[in-house]
Amino acid sequence: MIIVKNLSKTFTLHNQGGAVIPVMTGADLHVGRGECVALTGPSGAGKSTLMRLIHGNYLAASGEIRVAGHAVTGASAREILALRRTHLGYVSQFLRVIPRVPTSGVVAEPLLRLGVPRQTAEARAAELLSRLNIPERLWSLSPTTFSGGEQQRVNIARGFVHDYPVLLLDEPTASLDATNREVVLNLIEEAKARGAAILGIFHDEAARTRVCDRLVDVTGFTPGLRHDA
Ligand SMILES: Nc1ncnc2c1ncn2[C@@H]1O[C@H](COP(=O)(O)OP(=O)(O)OP(=O)(O)O)[C@@H](O)[C@H]1O
Repeated sequence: MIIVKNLSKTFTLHNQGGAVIPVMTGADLHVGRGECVALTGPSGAGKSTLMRLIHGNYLAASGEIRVAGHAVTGASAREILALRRTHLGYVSQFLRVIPRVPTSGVVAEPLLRLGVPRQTAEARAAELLSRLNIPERLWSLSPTTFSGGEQQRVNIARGFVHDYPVLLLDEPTASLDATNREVVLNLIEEAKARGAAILGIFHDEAARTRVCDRLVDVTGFTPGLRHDA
């Protein structure tokens, strides 16, 4: 479901004389249906960069990325957006929303964009918001003023509202209490059981051990840190 082959990434620092910084080389990765893989490695090794490459935010210097049979490398912006609508979910650490859209609308939006009837989309959003213990009195408010943990739970509800075949999770349990952490781990296990391929960054080691089938250390793809470099 996620295939990464011989991927390289460089950053060009335009404000520093156009210096070209290689940050990833020869990255290979495969995540199959129903599998959860964790990216590991020290800070700065390239975990977020690899996630952003797969999400189509960053352009690769060379190599190939395929998600659910669709090419990400070489895809147009329109193709990337279509892939994100239907196949590729992403739960980032921070919620980014349009001001004044109520929480229920923020969570239901991925389904509405797919043409799911409003009533069905809102019912599914309500189910997730309840599971994630967001009090009903907050559903009609914009999440912009919510606490960090509340915003993260809204983000998780939004990321799980559609049954994406592929999910990218960036520290999904980072600012959660034990009860909500358990809900998120259950959501991940349910997504795996329906066949989703999941790639994540989990600094929460116990969470990682429980839901992840394999670890991939990105140090193996970091120029200068590779064993063969
Ligand atoms: N937009 C950018 N421009 C230039 N360099 C960048 C950019 N984004 C990341 N880098 C560099 O790429 C390398 C990998 O960064 P990345 O954020 O992927 O690491 P990480 O493993 O996710 O770290 P952490 O665990 O601290 O989040 C770092 O050396 C970083 O400085």
